[in-house]
Amino acid sequence: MSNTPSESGEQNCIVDDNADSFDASDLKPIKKVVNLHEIGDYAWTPLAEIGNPLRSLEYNPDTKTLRILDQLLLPGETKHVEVKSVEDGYAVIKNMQVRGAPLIATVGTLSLAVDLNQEPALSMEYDMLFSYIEERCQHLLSSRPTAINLKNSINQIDKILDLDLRNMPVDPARLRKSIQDAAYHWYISEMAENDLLLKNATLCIESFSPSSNYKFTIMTICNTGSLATSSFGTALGVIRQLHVRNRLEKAIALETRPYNQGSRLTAYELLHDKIPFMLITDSMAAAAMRTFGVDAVLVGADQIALNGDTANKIGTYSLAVLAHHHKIPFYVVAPVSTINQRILSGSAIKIEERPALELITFNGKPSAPQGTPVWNPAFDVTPASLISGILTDKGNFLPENLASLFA
Ligand SMILES: CSC[C@@H](O)[C@@H](O)C(=O)COP(=O)(O)O
Repeated sequence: MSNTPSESGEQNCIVDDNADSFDASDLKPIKKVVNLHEIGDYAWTPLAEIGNPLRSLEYNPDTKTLRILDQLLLPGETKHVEVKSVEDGYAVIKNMQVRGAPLIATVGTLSLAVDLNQEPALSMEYDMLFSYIEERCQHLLSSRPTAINLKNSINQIDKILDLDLRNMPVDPARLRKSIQDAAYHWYISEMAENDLLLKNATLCIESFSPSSNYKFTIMTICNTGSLATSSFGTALGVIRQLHVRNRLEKAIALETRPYNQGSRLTAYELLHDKIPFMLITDSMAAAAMRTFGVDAVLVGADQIALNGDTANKIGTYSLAVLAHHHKIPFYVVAPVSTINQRILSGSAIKIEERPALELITFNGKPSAPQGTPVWNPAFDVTPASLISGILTDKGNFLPENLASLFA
């Protein structure tokens, strides 16, 4: 795989004077992206035409009923939980029965659609309903603050609230329907966006191939697949695509301590789809890079700042440092809905801290003495300087060019 720096793209970087920037003075990072128009002829079959992903949720737009697959019980048990209100939506997100930034947004937004189909919302007058929706949205936003997709989906709801306020006569039934339609639209749009994302990202990675039948070894962290989205996934979606295109040697999945999304969920998905892979602990990443000839590291994202700094599962930053040391390209694969247009750098990203119990217990049993002081951030921020490219549904970007998407 070629590691040569790219010439592509004009710099359109927003400078943040307050940025808590990574000292890149001695870094010569691999920076390289290729876009579809640079690739020429290619064959592409959407995954939706080939197979069914694991279903992280089921939503019926007629009855406004929502069920989620309880990810806390995987891989041992497959059980669905009904989400009947925003309160239920908040709970399944907060306690991580659903997780992954795109899925959090979809479940949160759909829980509002469900909520509006029953009391007390059904019999509210317009003003009261309006305030109720605003309050419910704020509540949802407090569930998992780093996953920006939820904020971006709630922004869509806010736009509808603004628009509806200008309509006369005020009509609570119309307002409810507009919000429910928007939530459903958010949900179904993800599949189309996901295909564009996977096409951009997979063909970009494939274009670095030294030969037309080269097979890639890809390292990844956390779970970024069907269980983190309502589609085929982001980084794991690319791995899935490479596999169906016969271009994957194997995936190397990190266990992802302390919540083990890699061992519980990614291993489950990869086995389900019969994709060749190997599970390692997070502490084995450097040794695995040295041993197995990793071609690229692909990760998802929970929030990307305009300068390309990226928050993702804790451990991602370490992986980027290791990738840099081993001269392995490091890509973020994420839909545009994971970008926070309002922040210039990663220093502005709010990092969620999880309860200590998640770190000092394993499978419900103590793994450290009770009372052990811990620090348990759910995410870290990888500086843009360590990122080779950000691959999205709207094209592939060098981190420093990401802001051009919104220019
Ligand atoms: C497509 S998922 C992208 C990210 O949300 C994923 O990498 C991740 O960090 C998930 O963290 P989680 O704490 O399991 O919600």
